[in-house]
Amino acid sequence: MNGSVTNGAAKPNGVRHATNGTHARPKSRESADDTHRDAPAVANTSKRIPMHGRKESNPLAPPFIVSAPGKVIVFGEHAVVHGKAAIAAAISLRSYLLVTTLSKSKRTVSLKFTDIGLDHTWNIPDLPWKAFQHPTKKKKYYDMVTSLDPDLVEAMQAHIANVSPDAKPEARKIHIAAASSFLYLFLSLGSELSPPCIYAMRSAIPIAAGLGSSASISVCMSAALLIQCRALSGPHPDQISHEAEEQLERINRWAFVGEMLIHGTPSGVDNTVATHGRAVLFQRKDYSKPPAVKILREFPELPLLLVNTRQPKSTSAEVTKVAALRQRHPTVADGILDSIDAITRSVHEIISDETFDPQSEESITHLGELFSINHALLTALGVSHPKLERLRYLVDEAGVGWTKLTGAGGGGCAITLLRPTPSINHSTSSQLNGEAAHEPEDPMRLLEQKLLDEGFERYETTLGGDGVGVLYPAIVDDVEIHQEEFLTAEGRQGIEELVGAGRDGEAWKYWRP
Ligand SMILES: Nc1ncnc2c1ncn2[C@@H]1O[C@H](COP(=O)(O)OP(=O)(O)OP(=O)(O)O)[C@@H](O)[C@H]1O
Ligand SMILES: C[C@@](O)(CCO)CC(=O)[O-]
Repeated sequence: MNGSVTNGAAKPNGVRHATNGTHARPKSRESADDTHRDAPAVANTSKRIPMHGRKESNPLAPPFIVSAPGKVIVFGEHAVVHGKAAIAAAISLRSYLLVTTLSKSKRTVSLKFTDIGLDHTWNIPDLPWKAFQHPTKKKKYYDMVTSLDPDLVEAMQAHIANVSPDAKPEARKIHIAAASSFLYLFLSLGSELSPPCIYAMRSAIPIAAGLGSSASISVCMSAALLIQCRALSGPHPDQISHEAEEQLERINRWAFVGEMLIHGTPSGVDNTVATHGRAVLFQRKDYSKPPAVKILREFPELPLLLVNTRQPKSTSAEVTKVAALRQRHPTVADGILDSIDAITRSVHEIISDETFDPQSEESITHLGELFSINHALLTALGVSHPKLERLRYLVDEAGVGWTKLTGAGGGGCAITLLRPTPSINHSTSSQLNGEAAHEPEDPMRLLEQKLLDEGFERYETTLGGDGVGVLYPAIVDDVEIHQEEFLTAEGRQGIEELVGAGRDGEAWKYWRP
């Protein structure tokens, strides 16, 4: 197959990770816990040291990691914000949150979100606990919170105001979004007696590219804080289905709250797929009620190409744009949203049919046409971008498949459903250079080169893998994962190798209803 996205449900170990053990690791073994500051420095070595006989962290609260996937919206973005259906699938690019408990003498909570350059510490006793714990405001861990409490958001502001005061405005916006999301969840789920901790975040998901980075980090934060307040059971392999389902729903509800802090009025589809994994058919008609969610466990192995225009965008800005269009032209905009809904429903019907064959030219062409129509409708809503149009043009010209933007648009990523057999487009490549007698070149290879030349970035990923996962304690191959190593691991491969990503059934555990 020439595509770069395959279905993780069919290939559970589809996440790629380095197999050779030669990747050099940082040498620092300094513990985050100041009780260990006096421990003898470990000699200069690039090898990881087994845990046997060494006490590196508090055995009652060992460091642990939670992880959650990003997503692609296959059909229905934007329409889903307005009560229509969407189909989204988990991708194998994931975020990881390492939680390290400090000694009790410290009364601080720190965020080290190095991908975005955020490093901030609050004093736990100084935080606005009174506002969040007030009997009229206090939420239980099992509550369904469907909107932010403006009084609580206001009570946080003094503590958000001192986040990265010297950062450039664009970077500061990103820091404040992530810090607000964490702080609201911390204040809602924690208490003045919460343990002092460092929350270190790393993610392989590009930020603001339409791949659900904010939902993925919100799921990680929600799961970690719920674990810490002992509101979750499992995950364990023999957990009964409805119990596993309940834990996932708990995580999902608070992740939605985190998402609201980052981009205003999310539909909830991103955090739902980041929590549950696989693929979902999602619809939220009434924001005061839970959405209708159908987990699509048998999501077909679609041959997809995932490309980032590298044009940054803001989800909230794109969502606001569509809401404004709908206000100005209600009948026209609603017609477009209804058409997108019809596409999503028709796709769900097609892929649920037993006779659907993702290898068949006819089935893929039918689906592909719906990709193109959905993209055109999104363009009509005003959420495309010249770079997305250029990307679509290059793919059309190569004749390898059908393209649509994915996520909020305004830049970010596009997905192409690849033809089983690409059609040779004779208006391109060697013929244009008068070299028609030669063998036609592989159109996929030519396209890849063009994408590279024009600054687009292509991702290798699988579709439909696991949702939120836990590595408790943060030990892989008998070695505790160190905060310093985690924060400095290089790129996606470095992080995945360090945390043992994809080695399911060994250390990582998932709720699998
Ligand atoms: N690795 C990360 N570390 C810390 N914060 C992050 C990270 N990735 C994303 N974020 C937070 O999420 C925000 C990006 O959210 P946004 O909704 O704009 O993009 P997205 O979720 O990637 O795209 P989409 O919602 O279209 O799928 C950032 O501003 C930042 O606050
Ligand atoms: C644009 C949107 O539909 C998808 C963002 O990934 C917004 C949302 O559903 O929250």
